[in-house]
Amino acid sequence: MRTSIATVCLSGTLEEKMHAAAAAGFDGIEVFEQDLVVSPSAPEQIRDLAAGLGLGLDLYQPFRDAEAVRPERFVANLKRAEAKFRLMNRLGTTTMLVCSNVATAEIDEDEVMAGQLRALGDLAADHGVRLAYEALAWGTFVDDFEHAQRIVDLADHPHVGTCLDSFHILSRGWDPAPIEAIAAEKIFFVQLADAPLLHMDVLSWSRHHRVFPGEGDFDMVGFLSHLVRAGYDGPVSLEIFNDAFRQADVHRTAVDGLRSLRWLEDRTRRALAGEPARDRLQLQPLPPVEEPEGYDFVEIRTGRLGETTRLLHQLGFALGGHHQSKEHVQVWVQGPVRIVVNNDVALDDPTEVAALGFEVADPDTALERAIRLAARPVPRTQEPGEQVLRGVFAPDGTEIFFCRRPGNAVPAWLGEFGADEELDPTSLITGVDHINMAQPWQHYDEAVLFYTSVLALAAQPAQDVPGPSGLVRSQVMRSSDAAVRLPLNVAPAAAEQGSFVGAAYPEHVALACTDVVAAARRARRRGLELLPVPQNYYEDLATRFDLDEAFVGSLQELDLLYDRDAQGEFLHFYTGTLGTVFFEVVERRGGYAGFGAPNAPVRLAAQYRRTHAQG
Ligand SMILES: O=C(O)c1ccc(O)c(O)c1
Ligand SMILES: [Mg+2]
Repeated sequence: MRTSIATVCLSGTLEEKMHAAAAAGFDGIEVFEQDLVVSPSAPEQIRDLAAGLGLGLDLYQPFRDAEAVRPERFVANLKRAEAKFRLMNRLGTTTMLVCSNVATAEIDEDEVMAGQLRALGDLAADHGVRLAYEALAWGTFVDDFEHAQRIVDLADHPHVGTCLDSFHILSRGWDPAPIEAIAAEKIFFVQLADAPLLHMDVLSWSRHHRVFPGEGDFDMVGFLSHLVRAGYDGPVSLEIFNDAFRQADVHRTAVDGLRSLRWLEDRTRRALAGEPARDRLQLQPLPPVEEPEGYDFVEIRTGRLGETTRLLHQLGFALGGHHQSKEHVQVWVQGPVRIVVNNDVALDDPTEVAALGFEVADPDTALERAIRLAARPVPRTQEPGEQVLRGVFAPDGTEIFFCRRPGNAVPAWLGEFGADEELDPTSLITGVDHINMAQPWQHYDEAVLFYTSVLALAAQPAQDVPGPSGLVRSQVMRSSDAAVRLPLNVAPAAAEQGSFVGAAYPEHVALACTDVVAAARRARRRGLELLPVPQNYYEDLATRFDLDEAFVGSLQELDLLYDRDAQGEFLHFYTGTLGTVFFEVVERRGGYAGFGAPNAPVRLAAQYRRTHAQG
């Protein structure tokens, strides 16, 4: 598949965008006129730079408001177009995007529009240029791709074809299946954009909220499948207008974009397996990935060893041992949960979740796939005889390791700590329920795609949680059997209220148990101060769920929070925060599948009070 990316997706200068696109591995770019206009480089220099980088200039865009106009205006449009064609000749670009008229359309007649496109096509042909007509979702008379196609068919000109943009089609809810009926040679260009489902006007949605395939809610696999079935074999280009991407590091965004296309190619290829082959795009496969079956370990890196291990003890963990060759590393164990504590940092370095080990069927293949998806491998050293751990960096820098599932035994690496070889089946804590990871706002979408593509987790619908420092966007990534749940949070960026958010937003490890009351009592006995929950919460809870007084009293006594849905109940408590990490202990009753979202604002408010002197 020929991969391309519109320069509008990326931050920086046109030259920086081109370098980043080439370095990420794209075959070509769409040159956005605005990027060229503001560049001091002459079109010939851009052409040479592209050639030197091995980058095709696949499209020049946009040409606006060409058709459905009165004759006198059309004369001016032809003149305007001719100047662009000359410019494109200097650039060496042969396809120009013409988007449906949004500003000057006055004649709502397909014949007129087709005639004007035909005349434009004649002029384009004189300059060796082809026109790709695109229906903008908010076009005055042409806002759907089938209508655009009828006009292109009426124009019946070899230099006039269609540009299909997934956003304009899927945002309006048009059925994309008729794409299959379009003659492949009439599809001149394809643009892909995903987006979260939002209820807003389509223009603002398009200009601010597009994301790379796999980062939103559209069925991109279905969309690309239609193109394959149509026999399309041209460039597949990313065209993402996104406020965060415009501010993010250009290289990261380019890599994120290419990852989205590699993932989409692989997924589409799999979706089409079994259909009669007509894959002129030549979709490339990735090494397969199975969903993770669970957490092998969580690594906490901390300069505050004493406080961290005290907290672990209060939660019921016991020291499993010290690593035989890594002097500053120890492991704490409770039943099937293993927490590696890495003290190889300075005292005032932040305490953080540094690494997560996921149990996968085939760690070698998982690593190979992650590297093909442009993830950066974690460099690691081990002594002879020690286990080799395979891992890559997640977008936020967390190390993600692929670990072999040990079955019912303990993993082999525990031997390096001299830890017991048998699981304790009687432990109160029965597993990792979920791990909540904070994401820098500008890399949030990248994180969603990373966990989707590298670990085969699926994104659940996003939610906003109100907190004293702002709204926290939260989206759960999970495996289909929920053995792995990974809520991603994007924290408010600024810290106008003081030091609460600041550089870091707390992440947490939630532990599953079958008796949260016993776990809370044990923690208290061992000196843990649970995150305090206000009286007002319990009064509200009692009326919200019609709970009896004695039950609410028992929750309040232990600072337990409660939630309920049609499937079951959820009881949980939080510890205080160490650096950027705190713990939660949860008990799920019945089939409750949520995370106590209604209680998250209570937690955020309590944490905020704790870190603010006035209380
Ligand atoms: O928002 C726009 O104007 C615009 C321009 C060109 C495109 O290809 C597009 O999809 C949208
Ligand atoms: Mg477009």
